[in-house]
Amino acid sequence: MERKYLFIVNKTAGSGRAGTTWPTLAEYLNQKNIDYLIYETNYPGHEYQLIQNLLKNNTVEGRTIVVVGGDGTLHQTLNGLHDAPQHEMIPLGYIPCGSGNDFARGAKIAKNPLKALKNLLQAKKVTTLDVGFYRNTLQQQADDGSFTNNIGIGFDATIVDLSNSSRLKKFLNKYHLGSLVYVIILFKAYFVQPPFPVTITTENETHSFKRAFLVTTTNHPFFGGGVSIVPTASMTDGKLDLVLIEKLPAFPFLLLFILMLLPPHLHTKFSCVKQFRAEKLTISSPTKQHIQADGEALGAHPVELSLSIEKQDFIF
Ligand SMILES: Nc1ncnc2c1ncn2[C@@H]1O[C@H](COP(=O)(O)OP(=O)(O)OP(=O)(O)O)[C@@H](O)[C@H]1O
Repeated sequence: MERKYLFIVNKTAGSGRAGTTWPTLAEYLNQKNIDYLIYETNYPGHEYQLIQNLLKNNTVEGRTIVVVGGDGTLHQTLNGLHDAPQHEMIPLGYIPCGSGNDFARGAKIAKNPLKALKNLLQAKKVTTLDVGFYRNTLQQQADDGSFTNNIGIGFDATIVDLSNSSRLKKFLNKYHLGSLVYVIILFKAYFVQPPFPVTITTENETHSFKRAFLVTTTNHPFFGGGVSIVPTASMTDGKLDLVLIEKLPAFPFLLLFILMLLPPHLHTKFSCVKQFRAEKLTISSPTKQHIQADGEALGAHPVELSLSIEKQDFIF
């Protein structure tokens, strides 16, 4: 039986790349007489609401949901799916059109959107992968959700916060130059983010650190648009990988960052970089910290994050 599809398209993803790519994908779908519906997102977080409504009125029934956008679009869609009572492991497809595309790297989905679509249409089986689950219990109203890539407090979350509020980014986005501003934000975040105390607990151990700077838990090797933060992380091992980097002076931090970017990724050998691999983790800090998940801002507050693994079916 021919598969049917429901496309969630964020045309603004990748500084508009998804919008310019969609007509090519639609043309291919029409050529191949594929049965599909398309829903475009109109504002940040719209994917979440869309999915919830489409599930409620049974529009999704019998269709594979395919996300066209970046990691944030996938994140919002996955969370819309998970927060609906009847999600029942509906498989997700993903066509990478964002600026970072870390999930596509981690899951080895073709970078070229048309190639990724062709592979998806030909896929014979679903692939079950780990996704992370977080619960922040320190907030008045406990906040929870899923992440495909990573969840972080400290430096990376400050970068997300600064880039969301950056007027320069919004201006450059109009000219498809949004990613240029990331370099400026990276430098700014280094000076804005102070060191903070944090306690990490796994099934077997508890460790406290006084001067954490970046605390990121990842589901696969990549974060921040291709930075191989934990080269050995896997989306099928049922485990999460936490990396903690302590605050360093600017020059050593820059060197460490360069090591992170370049193979063989020797940053993990330094004593200021701590690693934990576990099925369950908690991260607590009494200080107010920005939190990011898959590049989406989750606000700023004291942290008591419980992390675990769930499974999600994908088609690609
Ligand atoms: N029409 C829209 N206008 C503005 N934002 C939108 C729209 N539709 C979806 N979004 C939001 O865009 C955000 C970023 O999407 P995504 O991460 O997929 O793209 P990206 O290009 O990787 O993003 P970024 O430029 O932030 O790296 C998500 O939070 C999503 O909810």
